[in-house]
Amino acid sequence: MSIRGACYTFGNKFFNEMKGNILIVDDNKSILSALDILLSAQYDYVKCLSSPNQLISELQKHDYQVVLLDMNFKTGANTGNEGLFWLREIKDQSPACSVVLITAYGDVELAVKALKNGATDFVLKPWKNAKLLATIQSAIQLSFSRHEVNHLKQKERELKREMNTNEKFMIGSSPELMYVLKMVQKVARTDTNVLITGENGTGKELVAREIHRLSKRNNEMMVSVDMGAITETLFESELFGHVKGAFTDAREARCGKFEVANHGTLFLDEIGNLPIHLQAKLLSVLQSRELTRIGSNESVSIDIRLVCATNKNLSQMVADELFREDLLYRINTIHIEVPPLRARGNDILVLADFFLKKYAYKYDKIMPRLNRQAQDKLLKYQWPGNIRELEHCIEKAIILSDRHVLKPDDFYLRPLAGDPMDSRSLNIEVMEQRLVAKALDTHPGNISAAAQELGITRQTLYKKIKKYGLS
Ligand SMILES: Nc1ncnc2c1ncn2[C@@H]1O[C@H](COP(=O)(O)OP(=O)(O)OP(=O)(O)O)[C@@H](O)[C@H]1O
Repeated sequence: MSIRGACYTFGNKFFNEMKGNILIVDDNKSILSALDILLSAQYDYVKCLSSPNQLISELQKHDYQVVLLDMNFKTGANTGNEGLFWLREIKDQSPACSVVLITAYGDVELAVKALKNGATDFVLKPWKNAKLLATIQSAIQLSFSRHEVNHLKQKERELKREMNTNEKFMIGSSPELMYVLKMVQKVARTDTNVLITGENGTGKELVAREIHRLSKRNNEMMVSVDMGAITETLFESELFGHVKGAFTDAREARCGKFEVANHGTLFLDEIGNLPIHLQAKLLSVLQSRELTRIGSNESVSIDIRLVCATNKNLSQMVADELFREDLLYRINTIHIEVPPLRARGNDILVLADFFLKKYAYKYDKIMPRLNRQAQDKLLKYQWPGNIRELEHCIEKAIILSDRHVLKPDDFYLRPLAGDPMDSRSLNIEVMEQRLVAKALDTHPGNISAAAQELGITRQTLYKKIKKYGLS
């Protein structure tokens, strides 16, 4: 008889095709041959052993879904201790294998003891064939399910390891970035909630990933949810999950992002885009650390580290009654501001170099270098789309240019509306007013950073704000 399952992998097609392999261990030869005839017709592979001595070596040779095990082997023995001993050995060797005991009438107490020790079921001698086949069928299904669960758990572990090792690292060495990374190192080991702010494309998500990577939760997942992309109707089911039949389309039960992130990190991106009436629902879960799936009345405890990000000024949104103050306090125990690329000085060239290497490799080209004028062009540009824009700009240059030295005309940088440097006015006061307004826009609510960028003191900046009626 051929054994189809000797090298199968459980999980999908082949496992679905399998009927199962059965090992029968009994010292009674007539029982063995009766079972062999009955079961060989139904299953892929049936092996009979008249003594348990080769049991473990047999399990090492083949995958069995079920072992049918007699409880007593020595003549006159009826304690079942031998059966219990071999049951433990089987569970040690093949934890997913189901053990069905063959017991004599009146051994019910022994059978119960065996069930407590990991047996799946028992059949009483003499058995009825239909009942025996039904018992074996359920035991096979249970064994397949255990294999499936083990396979999925292994896969999950691999995926988590893969995700955490394939992290992108933050490139740059400017004091501005170093300050951010120092903050990250300090907060990562704690479980405190972190709010990351900064313009689009500055690397907020990368900062969140770094916090997760350095945290003690790094064996688990960081789950990202784009709060700007989640529709209002799906908000609760996406975040908190639902039970089967909770609403028309809920054909299966589904766990929400909070549960998927359990014991790991939940990253709520674009938190400033969450409509105010949904903020209360989020706050309630964050406060109680418990959630209830839609359609269920059981609450589930959650243990997550929360990191949020936004490019909006949440304090201003609170003042405008667009964001709940209590939610803001809940999420911003630590606030990390990621500086825009234009404020990171030479990091522009370090990042440009990194992306030149990356895309030259990707498009199979020799890595070009930048001439002095091209470097100046990149350094002077304002980068409103920050690192994401720089990356796209370099990728485009690599694709379109065949030069070994890239010049300014290899980089198309969009003229910025309202850029003071593009102004046709040569009036110094008009220019100054625009520069001050731009610095205040770039660093909302941060007078020190705005003053530093303008190269003036805070006091001088306050005077200019007053003079030009800016706020
Ligand atoms: N310091 C860095 N080093 C290397 N790559 C970076 C760095 N910062 C950002 N990037 C890259 O720039 C892109 C944008 O980064 P990210 O998505 O983290 O920004 P973000 O601030 O979250 O953007 P958004 O506000 O649009 O969600 C990503 O491809 C990221 O890998």
